[in-house]
Amino acid sequence: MSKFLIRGGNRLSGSVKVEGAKNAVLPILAASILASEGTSLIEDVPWLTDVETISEVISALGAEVRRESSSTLFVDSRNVNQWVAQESLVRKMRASFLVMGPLLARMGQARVSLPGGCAIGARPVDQHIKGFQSLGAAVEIGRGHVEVRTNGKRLKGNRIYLDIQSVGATQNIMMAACLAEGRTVLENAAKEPEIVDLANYLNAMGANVRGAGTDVIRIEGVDRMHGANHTVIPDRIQAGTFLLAAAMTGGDVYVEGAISDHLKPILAKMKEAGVEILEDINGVRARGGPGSKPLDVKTLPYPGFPTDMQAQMMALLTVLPGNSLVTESVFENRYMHVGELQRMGADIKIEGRTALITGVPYLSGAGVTASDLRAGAALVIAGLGAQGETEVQGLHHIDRGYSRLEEKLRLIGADIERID
Ligand SMILES: CC(=O)N[C@H]1[C@@H](OP(=O)(O)OP(=O)(O)OC[C@H]2O[C@@H](n3ccc(=O)[nH]c3=O)[C@H](O)[C@@H]2O)O[C@H](CO)[C@@H](O)[C@@H]1O
Ligand SMILES: C=C(OP(=O)(O)O)C(=O)O
Repeated sequence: MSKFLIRGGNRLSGSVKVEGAKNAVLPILAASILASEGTSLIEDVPWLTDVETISEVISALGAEVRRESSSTLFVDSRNVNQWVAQESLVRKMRASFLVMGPLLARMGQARVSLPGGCAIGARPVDQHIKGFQSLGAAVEIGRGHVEVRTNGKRLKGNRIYLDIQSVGATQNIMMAACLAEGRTVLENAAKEPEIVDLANYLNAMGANVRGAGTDVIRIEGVDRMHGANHTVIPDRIQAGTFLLAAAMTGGDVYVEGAISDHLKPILAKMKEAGVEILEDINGVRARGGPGSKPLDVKTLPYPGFPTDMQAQMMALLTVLPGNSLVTESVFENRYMHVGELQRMGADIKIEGRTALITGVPYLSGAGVTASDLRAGAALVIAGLGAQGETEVQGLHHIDRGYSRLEEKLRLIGADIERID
């Protein structure tokens, strides 16, 4: 089992380049199977285990996926001929469920294992299923999987209202509707930048999707789609993680490629705490820190504060003077990092979905374990700011969303190594 060994206290400084967004590239690779003609070149693909998994999922369905360079993937989906996603792969990564919409649209049927819950919550897929049914698919749930089929007919556009602004359901339904007959209107849709990125790729493939980024998305079905070239947007969560790491160490770090517009809720909170934030068109810089004012943070769908930054923000709050409040309103169980931060000396009390964090003068290094991806990122941030040595276990979670994180952090002055 590998672990990170972090000797805390180094001030981070310099420039770090943000990679393409994991949460954009996963649905984009799922969408690539809608192309019955031509091939796709996807640029700025991060080197992550999740990307490998989705590549394996679509390869097993008949697509050809090839790395053209360290950040470019070639995808040829013309020969996709399977409609059952491989269970062992789907169980490895929840986002594999995103192949259901495109498979249903392209093959007229699809079977994908129920992804189940994970360390952050139960994560049902009822909204995805409601969407497929509204488009005319018959749905069968049993033996741990969901099977959808059109019974020889084409999907039919419809008006669909999501009960929850679900990112995955918005993407899955949007992809299925691309090849449906007529117009689909998706209301109360999620508005994340990754949804806009997916819509841009779909449109480049010949789809007709309008309104992505607002809560009403209109999709006019087309008869066929083709491969297209696309560059993935920068990862706002990764960018936010580097900015918070800089603040935690009182450093000065420029995150090259970060889009400040996508980071608004994170930057607003960092400024409120007293961290200096400088934005330009090529990136964002965080200087000074960790800040001097406690914060009240509530996670919400975009453009609210992202749940995927909650744990990392909490790491910073542990050393801000006064009482900070965090309310996790997106996932019911996303506080697994709290116990680990407490082991490092943090003063945190949980009451239902709210955490009360009373700032301590400093954290102390300890042996801690990542329970999920962002919990892992939070522990790395905490370790970078802590006095003494921190060992972080559970790196397979971190590797899902940050490629070679230790190398990037070392380049900006962190004392961190991976020990196998
Ligand atoms: C690969 C990817 O992009 N993952 C992101 C995506 O996950 P994901 O797409 O799974 O998250 P959703 O937006 O769907 O989930 C939001 C909330 O809605 C609930 N829900 C969702 C679907 C459904 O059918 N029924 C239902 O009740 C979930 O349990 C959760 O409480 O958005 C989350 C919220 O920003 C992020 O934390 C994840 O990093
Ligand atoms: C929760 C996350 O991802 P996933 O939806 O793939 O579990 C995340 O990126 O923080």
